[in-house]
Amino acid sequence: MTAMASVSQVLKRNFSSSRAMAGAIKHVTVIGGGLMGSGIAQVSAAAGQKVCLVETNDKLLEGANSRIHESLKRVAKKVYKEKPAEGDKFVEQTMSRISGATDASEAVKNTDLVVEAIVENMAIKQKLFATLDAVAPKHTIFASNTSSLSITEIASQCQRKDRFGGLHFFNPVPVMKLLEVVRTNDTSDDTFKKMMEWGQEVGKTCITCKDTPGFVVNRLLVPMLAEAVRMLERGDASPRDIDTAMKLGAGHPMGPIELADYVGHDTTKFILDGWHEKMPENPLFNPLDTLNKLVSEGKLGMKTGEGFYSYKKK
Ligand SMILES: CC(=O)CC(=O)SCCNC(=O)CCNC(=O)[C@H](O)C(C)(C)COP(=O)(O)OP(=O)(O)OC[C@H]1O[C@@H](n2cnc3c(N)ncnc32)[C@H](O)[C@@H]1OP(=O)(O)O
Ligand SMILES: NC(=O)C1=CN([C@@H]2O[C@H](COP(=O)(O)OP(=O)(O)OC[C@H]3O[C@@H](n4cnc5c(N)ncnc54)[C@H](O)[C@@H]3O)[C@@H](O)[C@H]2O)C=CC1
Repeated sequence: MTAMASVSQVLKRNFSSSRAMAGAIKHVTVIGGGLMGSGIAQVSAAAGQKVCLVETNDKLLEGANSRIHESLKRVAKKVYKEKPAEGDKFVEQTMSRISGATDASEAVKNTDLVVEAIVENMAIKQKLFATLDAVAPKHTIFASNTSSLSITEIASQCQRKDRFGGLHFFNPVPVMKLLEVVRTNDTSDDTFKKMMEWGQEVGKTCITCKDTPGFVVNRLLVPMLAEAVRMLERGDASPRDIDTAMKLGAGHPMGPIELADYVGHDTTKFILDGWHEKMPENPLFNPLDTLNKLVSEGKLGMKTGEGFYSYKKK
């Protein structure tokens, strides 16, 4: 099966039929409309959920909306290839299920699930959830999309520790099939069941894991990305050759240098720095000079138009 065929298949499976919404969660609030939050809002709305997307200002909300719109058009082009009018309808109906807000406390007052996808910073996430805990309905489940932080710590300032878990999506959200459903020691059986049901409803294959650093995928993936950058720093091979090697020699859809650009160097730096601080004895998490330099220069990867490679239109 080609990479292209599998992308088409997953888009078809996730978006072509309007699946019945049997689960308890019908309204979701997504906080943060960046790379991940806009994707999470998109797949939720495409599955029939009512979605409120929260950003810090109207301009960022507009940006998130147009990213979702563009992505939905790509999905429609693939899934409704033979029926463009149905594709247009799918885009329009999905967009109509998404509303925007800049006040998170107001937005969560009538929601079943909050999925947080803001900056990878413990103190900021804790503060956000503590604020929302005081105003959200009792039944509302809180979840973080964190890449690397402890869900238990993020939840530590909330009362609803039994209604708190991790919902870790992968980039690009509309295409990647996996959702890691993270259960802490405090997550109740009922909350866990509802998170698993919701994940399946939004079209993902769910795996479950404990609340350990990087869960399953990132604990394996991030050290590999860091090793690829160290290889580059030693001058062992060029970025292109490292990427070609892993694509053709290990069957990865993207090489590690391309993938680091795709994930964003700010995110990878937050992950590595956080793990290094907690586990300084593990050399896999040592800081990377090259990454620090790219971040200080604002070259965060594909999202800013430049990282290891340039993505600027010539
Ligand atoms: C850091 C963390 O916490 C966790 C993480 O996310 S780690 C990162 C995980 N992600 C990965 O590892 C991604 C690895 N890369 C891939 O799987 C693939 O390269 C890819 C799916 C991203 C792109 O697939 P590709 O075949 O190489 O390239 P491309 O031709 O651009 O895309 C193929 C199709 O995918 C779909 N697609 C890709 N991105 C899309 C998006 N954002 N929205 C909608 N559709 C999209 C489209 O159907 C596209 O076809 P069109 O360009 O004709 O619209
Ligand atoms: N980039 C990736 O590949 C992946 C990232 N993640 C995780 O998802 C989270 C978000 O990452 P990205 O989407 O990449 O970041 P991003 O930088 O693209 O988006 C974050 C967005 O959150 C907004 N924001 C910040 N504080 C906010 C607040 N208090 N209220 C509302 N919005 C706020 C910002 O304006 C920004 O648009 C992080 O925890 C990250 O670790 C998880 C999986 C993959």
